[in-house]
Amino acid sequence: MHPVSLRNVGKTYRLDSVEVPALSDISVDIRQGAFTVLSGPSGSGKTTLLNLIGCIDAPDRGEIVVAGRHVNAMRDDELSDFRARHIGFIFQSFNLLPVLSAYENIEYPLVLARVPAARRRERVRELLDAVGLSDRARNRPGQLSGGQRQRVAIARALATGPALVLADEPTANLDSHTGAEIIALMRTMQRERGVSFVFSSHDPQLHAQADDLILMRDGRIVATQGANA
Ligand SMILES: Nc1ncnc2c1ncn2[C@@H]1O[C@H](COP(=O)(O)OP(=O)(O)OP(=O)(O)O)[C@@H](O)[C@H]1O
Repeated sequence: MHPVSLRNVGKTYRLDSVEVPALSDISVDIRQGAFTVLSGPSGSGKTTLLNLIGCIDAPDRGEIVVAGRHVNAMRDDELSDFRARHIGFIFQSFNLLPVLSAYENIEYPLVLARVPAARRRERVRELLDAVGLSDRARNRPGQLSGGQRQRVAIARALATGPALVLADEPTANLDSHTGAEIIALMRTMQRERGVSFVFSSHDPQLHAQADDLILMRDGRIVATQGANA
């Protein structure tokens, strides 16, 4: 089973009376356990596509299946529950809660998922260790470097053990050396945990690492490389 399948998906934003077509007739399958990169010029629809796959936004047309579930048919409360259990998110601006420590940021999705305290402690320690930040557990995001913040974001995205992690330009705010370290870390997590990653990115370093590359232009998929080809 593919972790994500889209069939004839379309999305148009409406601003007052102006219609902005963002995605047209998108049909694609994301491979299980792969590193899939969405590439394309600014405005080509990458973020919109990630938001639809992540059930943050709904399509106007077409069908989206994530982890075997038809997400179009789900109610809002079902969707947020589904999202919390099955999908991890990593954003370019990290989106960590500034008043919480690294430890607490990683723990947060586990609290929302009502994981018992002892299990949370074990899980957060394991993840801090996996991303190399055991000695920074008490630091708040403002007391961490950009690369360290992105490591916290990766650990947080993996906290509930999702099958799918979505990342919007995860290396955009990092220098190339730190970006390469973050890509290597995500690669390790993907291999060790069998997680499927879908990224949007302009970063050639990330493109070079992709198992599957999906090239977008004007809201359409214009080419695929890798197993999707
Ligand atoms: N909330 C919104 N309301 C109206 N139009 C939007 C909205 N979000 C995106 N758009 C428009 O939809 C199109 C696709 O935007 P999207 O952000 O998905 O592109 P992108 O490929 O992620 O771009 P970038 O690489 O610059 O982040 C663009 O024309 C954009 O202006």
